[in-house]
Amino acid sequence: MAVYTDVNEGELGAFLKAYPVGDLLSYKGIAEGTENSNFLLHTTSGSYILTLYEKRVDKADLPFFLGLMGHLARKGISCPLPVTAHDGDVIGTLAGRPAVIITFLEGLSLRRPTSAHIGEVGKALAALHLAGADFPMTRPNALAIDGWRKLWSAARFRADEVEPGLAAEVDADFADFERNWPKDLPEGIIHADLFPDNVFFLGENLSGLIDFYFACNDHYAYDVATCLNAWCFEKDFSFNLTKGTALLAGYQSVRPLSGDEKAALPILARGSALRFMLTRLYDWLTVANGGLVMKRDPTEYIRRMRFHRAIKSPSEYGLT
Ligand SMILES: Nc1ncnc2c1ncn2[C@@H]1O[C@H](COP(=O)(O)OP(=O)(O)O)[C@@H](O)[C@H]1O
Ligand SMILES: N[C@@H](CCOP(=O)(O)O)C(=O)O
Repeated sequence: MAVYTDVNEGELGAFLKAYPVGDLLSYKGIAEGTENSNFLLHTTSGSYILTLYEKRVDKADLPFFLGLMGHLARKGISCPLPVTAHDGDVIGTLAGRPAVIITFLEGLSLRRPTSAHIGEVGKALAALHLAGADFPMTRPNALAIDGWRKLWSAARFRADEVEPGLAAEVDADFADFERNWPKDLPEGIIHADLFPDNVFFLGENLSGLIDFYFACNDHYAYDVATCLNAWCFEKDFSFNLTKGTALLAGYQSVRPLSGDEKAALPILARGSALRFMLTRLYDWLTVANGGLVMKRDPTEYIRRMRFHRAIKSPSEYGLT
């Protein structure tokens, strides 16, 4: 459930007067999502999404996230455009929270994407990387190795409750990553959370990308590795080579990967699997049920970490 802060009609109607969106006709909370409270608004000028930022988004990062969406939208990426208020501000305050209105994107996120859909995701990810290259702001990845270490320090002592032997397994991974994590790969703006719930389709066509609240500067190939994890594994945790091939071919049709990026895919995919395992594990162990964050199963990402550890060659992901 992703409406953590409620908003009443009177305060919303008054808030909207500051924006060029017309008058409120109706609104409702959106159940999907993890971090923030989202509402679908219908006004006399169309549909919008209202987001109230909850505790886990740092207000200081909002100009980066919102500026990036605007930049990408202006460069032809189908993503929400933040609406500027009459006074020139994008970020307002509603119900005691930082609040923003963004344009509504048509489309549905897919539960069972096909290889054809995943090929489109690869193309869109590469287009995002190219379009972000001249975005003037930067944001370091808060969930790179140092961030993982913080999460692990908080969760390690209870990790074996979730999976016996997990503490030793992850300790060994950290030792490996600290020695071997790639340093000199091409980097720029990455989405960093391009999971199926953040990509919309209309039929076979990709209609939009949402949720830029983990976007940051990091290796482009790390974003590709995250998509391999998020899109190319089946429910039984087997890797679907056809889907991997489609994702990588789609990506490379827009931005070819260098030899170094290809060679780094196994360690990047293992690191990305650890990153999502750790945020899930941290929430699993520390957030009360019914609390402010929707919990997701960390063991799904332990399976992926093990898969990547056994990879002998990046061709096993479907690189052609
Ligand atoms: N611009 C948009 N257009 C249409 N629906 C959106 C848009 N932004 C968000 N949504 C809806 O709100 C849900 C939650 O948004 P998301 O940004 O993923 O939230 P969170 O950051 O809390 O995870 C999405 O799954 C989608 O249903
Ligand atoms: N994609 C992450 C969780 C972040 O959720 P989102 O709703 O913000 O995309 C995961 O699967 O762990």
